[in-house]
Amino acid sequence: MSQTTRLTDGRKSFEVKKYTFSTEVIPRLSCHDPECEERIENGLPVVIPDANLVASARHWNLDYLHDNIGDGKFMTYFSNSKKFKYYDDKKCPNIKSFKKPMEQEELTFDEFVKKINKGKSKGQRLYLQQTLNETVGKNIVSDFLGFNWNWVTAQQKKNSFGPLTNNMLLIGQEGNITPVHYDEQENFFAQVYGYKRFILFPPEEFPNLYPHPTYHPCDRQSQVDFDEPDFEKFPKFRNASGFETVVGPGDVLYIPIYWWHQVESIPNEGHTISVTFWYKGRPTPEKVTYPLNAHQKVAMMRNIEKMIAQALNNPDEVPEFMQNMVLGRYT
Ligand SMILES: C[C@@H](CC(=O)O)C(=O)C(=O)O
Ligand SMILES: [Zn+2]
Repeated sequence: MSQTTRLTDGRKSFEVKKYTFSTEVIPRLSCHDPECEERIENGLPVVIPDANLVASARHWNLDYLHDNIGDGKFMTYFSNSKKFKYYDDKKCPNIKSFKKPMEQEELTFDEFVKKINKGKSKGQRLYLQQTLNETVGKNIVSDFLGFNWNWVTAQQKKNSFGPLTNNMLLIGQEGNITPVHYDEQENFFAQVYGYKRFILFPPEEFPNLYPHPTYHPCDRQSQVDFDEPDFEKFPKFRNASGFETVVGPGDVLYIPIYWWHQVESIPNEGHTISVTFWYKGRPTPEKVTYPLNAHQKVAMMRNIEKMIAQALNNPDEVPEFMQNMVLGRYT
């Protein structure tokens, strides 16, 4: 087995795979600690063990969800490896050679549980990722209403986050990995059951993580495979340096907008249940202050790429256009 390192969630310690980059530990601070508030205000990640955000779901496990979640459909991803690299179906036509890294299918919860057991035999992994909606049973509705909305809504207001867009239920098998990517939303990530390793990188690390182009199905996802990094193709990945932690039941991790994250359901620690609280970002400031910060520059790069792709009206022309514009001219 490759080299390992030890990580803790503040209660248990875990042996996890050691990657090529260095990391610092993400601070774990009480929601009553002014420094915790400061970190959220300054767009810095923090683990909050006592927000009780999803305390009303502390009894959730597969059996309870199976008996109470109702007969709605749940988007489920299937992968023949441990990786579940997200892709946007709508962008697949832009890259003719694109091979989907995983399959997806909408299942009832009963079908999901049955397939998990069957999948084990076929070496296939499953990852349920579904926005909680009105199809859930009344007990789940009551648990949902029991979330600590006072705390999380107070955070939304005092940090001028935009509207809540989505509470996604995530149920993963032990060892499942969501490869490193960034989202364009603020996220209070609530861990309900089991243990997840989070590796985070600030937006400043964009040059070291080589995201796919914006018109690619894997927009926002890094091209670098942490297990076998291609340092020829992605030389700056050698400079990558991040933060990491393990979240356990009851923990909330604040993942600031544009921060890269890789998420791993810790091997041999059973399945994981999580709920996300995604919020639109802060409104663009009336008066732009300089120098621009890293995430403003990422937003700029995204807008420029989108504009060029739209103007050329042919994804195949974008690489040469961008290379002609930059290579040998901006050194
Ligand atoms: C889906 C989740 C990753 C995971 O929990 O596997 C994530 O990327 C996020 O909450 O932004
Ligand atoms: Zn994400």
